[in-house]
Amino acid sequence: MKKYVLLHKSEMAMLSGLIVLIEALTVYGSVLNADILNALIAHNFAQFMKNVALLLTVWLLVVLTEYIEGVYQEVVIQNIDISIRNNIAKLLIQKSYSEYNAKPYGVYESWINNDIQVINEQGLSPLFVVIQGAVGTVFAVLTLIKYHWSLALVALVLAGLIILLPKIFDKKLAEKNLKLTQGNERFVNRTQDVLSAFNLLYAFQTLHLLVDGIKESSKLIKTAYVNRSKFQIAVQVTGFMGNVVSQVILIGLSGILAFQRLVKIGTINAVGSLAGNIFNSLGNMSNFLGMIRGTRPIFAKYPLIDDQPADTDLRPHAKQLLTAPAVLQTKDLSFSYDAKKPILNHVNLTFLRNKKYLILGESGAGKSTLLKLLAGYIPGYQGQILLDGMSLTEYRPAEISRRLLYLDQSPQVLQTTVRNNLSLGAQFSDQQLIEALLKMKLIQSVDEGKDYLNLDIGESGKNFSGGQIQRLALARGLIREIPVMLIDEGTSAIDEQTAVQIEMALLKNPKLTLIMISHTPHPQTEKLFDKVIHFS
Ligand SMILES: Nc1ncnc2c1ncn2[C@@H]1O[C@H](COP(=O)(O)OP(=O)(O)OP(=O)(O)O)[C@@H](O)[C@H]1O
Repeated sequence: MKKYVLLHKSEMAMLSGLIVLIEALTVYGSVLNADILNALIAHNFAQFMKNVALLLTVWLLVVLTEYIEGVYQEVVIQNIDISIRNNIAKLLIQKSYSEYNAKPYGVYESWINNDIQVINEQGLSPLFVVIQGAVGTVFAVLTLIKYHWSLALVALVLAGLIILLPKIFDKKLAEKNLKLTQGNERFVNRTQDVLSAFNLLYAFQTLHLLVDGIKESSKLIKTAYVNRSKFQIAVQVTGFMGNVVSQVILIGLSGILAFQRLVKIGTINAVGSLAGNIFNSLGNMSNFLGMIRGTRPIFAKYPLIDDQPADTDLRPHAKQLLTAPAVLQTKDLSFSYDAKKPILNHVNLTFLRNKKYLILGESGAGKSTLLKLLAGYIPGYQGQILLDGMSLTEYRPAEISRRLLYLDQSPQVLQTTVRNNLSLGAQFSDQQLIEALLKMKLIQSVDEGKDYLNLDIGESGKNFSGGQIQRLALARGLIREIPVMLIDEGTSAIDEQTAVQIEMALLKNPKLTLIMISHTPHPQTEKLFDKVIHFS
């Protein structure tokens, strides 16, 4: 947390300034309390009224500053949250395809939602209370010195004890917080799973499984919350005990000093409220410090990273290789997800530049796995994969993506316009985009293009049909003129006539190396492939 707080040091300084003002005013209020009582004892009416008016003004100022500080605190918390989420996102984009997909999305969602909520409640908000408590204590102790040094000394010793005692619960609290964040990851994942299966459960009228899923995951998260609370409340109770005992000791001491005429009677009043100031906040402080320390395992999940320079330059040796006759080659390629079940066994294949390949084979034979391996998505294979004559392992992901494009069996879309879905942040003219839409038969004429580009495809592409989404994915590849396309069932959801037209367009492109998987090859296009590979 320290690093994130330092990133926002000027905002923190401003906030601390407001806190110092509040605490200075509060302590001044305690001094005025004593002065009011002393004026009363001295029968000085004018002084009494003056102090009452002053006390009222001080409290009004405290209320006003508290309001400003409260609102500004939320601004700072939200800004820190933005930095944490930004960092998590940067960490995620540094992951490889297989690393990212090794965890369900629910885990990442939990990081940016639940973890941030825990950080806010258990880390950042308590931090501000601790700052307030520390500043208040310093002011109060300095004021106590003014009355009698022994009051300040005893207050300091008791303060130390109150802060240190609850540390015995630290380890357990951090452990329980870690369990809670992991529990949250599972919770989001499980609830997301059943919520997204509504249509399936509706079709089979087994919607009670949705209720069961939510209930079951809620019970799991309940245990994690209760277990954490056991230790958090233990810390709170210890702090509270220290707080009340210390207040009584300090008031008792000021009474003894008053008996010995070392301080005025009104001082007891001031010491009472100063002791409240110190120990109320310290009692909370030990609790809050425990909470803050408990968030360490959450921050440890995503260390603060620097911005990575964009990976744009092709290495010189990689540039020269574009002329190799075999664009892709596997040599003795073997792979299994699970050691017990080999998927590919010593596969030797050569894909020549600008040729067209059709891969057929029964379901589960490993066709998609082969394409993912060729695209560099899956590591951990035996044998060799050569791209433009050089081992795939030598390339950076950005270099591979300039040479080949893998189009997934179920293409993904963003909840935005057709234009944004095609360009994905890159610069393309409307003319280029419209041409690609025409080639993929998404529009019939250039005139339709502009409106079509502005269409919103909806959440998960729900405003579009499966076939339209497949054609969008193909158009997205086409505009980039990537020389090699690995297409996994790219036309399976498109009507036969349109699918044949699209495949024809791809097959007739002389500058494209095409490797396409199909379950339902069309007789009209099958014969135009240079080679049909039967996978088993
Ligand atoms: N990420 C994964 N983790 C573990 N096993 C996997 C994974 N992906 C695929 N498999 C398994 O690997 C085998 C081959 O899957 P793959 O998707 O490559 O087959 P396919 O030939 O493309 O099948 P289909 O034609 O049905 O798409 C299957 O048995 C599948 O269960």
